[in-house]
Amino acid sequence: MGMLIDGKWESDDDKLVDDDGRLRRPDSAFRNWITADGSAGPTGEAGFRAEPGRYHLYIARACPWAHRTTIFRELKGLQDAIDLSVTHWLMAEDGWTFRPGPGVVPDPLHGADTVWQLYVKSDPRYTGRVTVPVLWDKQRDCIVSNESADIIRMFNSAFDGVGAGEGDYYPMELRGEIDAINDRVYDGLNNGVYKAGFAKKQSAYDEAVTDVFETLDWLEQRLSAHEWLCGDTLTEADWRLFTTLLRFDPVYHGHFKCNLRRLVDYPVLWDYTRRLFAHPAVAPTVDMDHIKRHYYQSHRHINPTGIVPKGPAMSFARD
Ligand SMILES: N[C@@H](CCC(=O)N[C@@H](CS)C(=O)NCC(=O)O)C(=O)O
Repeated sequence: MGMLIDGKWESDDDKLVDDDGRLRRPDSAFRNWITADGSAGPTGEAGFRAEPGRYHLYIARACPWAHRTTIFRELKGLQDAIDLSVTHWLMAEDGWTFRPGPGVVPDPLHGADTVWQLYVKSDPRYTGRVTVPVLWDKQRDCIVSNESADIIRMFNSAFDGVGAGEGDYYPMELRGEIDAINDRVYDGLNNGVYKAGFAKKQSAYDEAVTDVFETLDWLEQRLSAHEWLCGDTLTEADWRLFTTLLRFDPVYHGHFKCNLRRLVDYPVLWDYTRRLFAHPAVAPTVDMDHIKRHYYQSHRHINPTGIVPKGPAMSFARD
């Protein structure tokens, strides 16, 4: 891993873990919003009107946060309106790159070799982490946003007047409930598995892994009464949960030591995951090879040999 300091790339060790051994995930730096009329969104500047062909999305197939954005691009039929580049699965001393490999889609706009070059192009003095996803504005030649939670909300509604498909995954009447579920799922599970996996002290790991399984137990309970997290309506909250559940047994159970139970040991959650997996928006976005190789080969501090396990033998397809 590495980071940019005043526009210069520094391959450092992991600086995200505090003295108490706990992972601290920094806030995303680019928080502008694409809106239907180009007015400012909840954060950042105005001037990013929804126009087909104007924006480009950079993602890694391995990354659960980037994965949400590709699911929303499919859900809303934005594949032709917003082009996609896909990084190499390996995140090593240059961070995310576009080096050739199966499933890699290079940067057609600048021919960038690395994602950090995109950050410097947008902000030559940038200091901070270089993360995916990145949503790029071709017109202003800058990053609109590098926060997946915001990007999925833009995709959900900003392009509705210019050709996006049906569907509202953040309906007005459910927003309070969705936000509350997201908060709990983010802290206990989406980020919880990372807190467990990247902990450098036993106490930090113990705390995180306990939260992970308390959150899964709570979800199992909640979903036994309803089809989706908010009852009969499939929402953003389900999609944000899905990308973590998909990675749970193949990666988080082994690599991040979240091994009290497996996803398949939760009958309700397992069935729910497979129902979401069967949604037509999902198949084009999943690359399990990128997912497994990324985690096991990139995080050498927790898997020094870089060996990628063969298992688990499991199928998300419903019989
Ligand atoms: N809050 C961001 C987090 C994105 C994120 O942390 N992405 C990871 C990949 S899974 C990354 O690019 N990490 C690189 C780094 O921290 O150096 C979002 O949801 O968009």
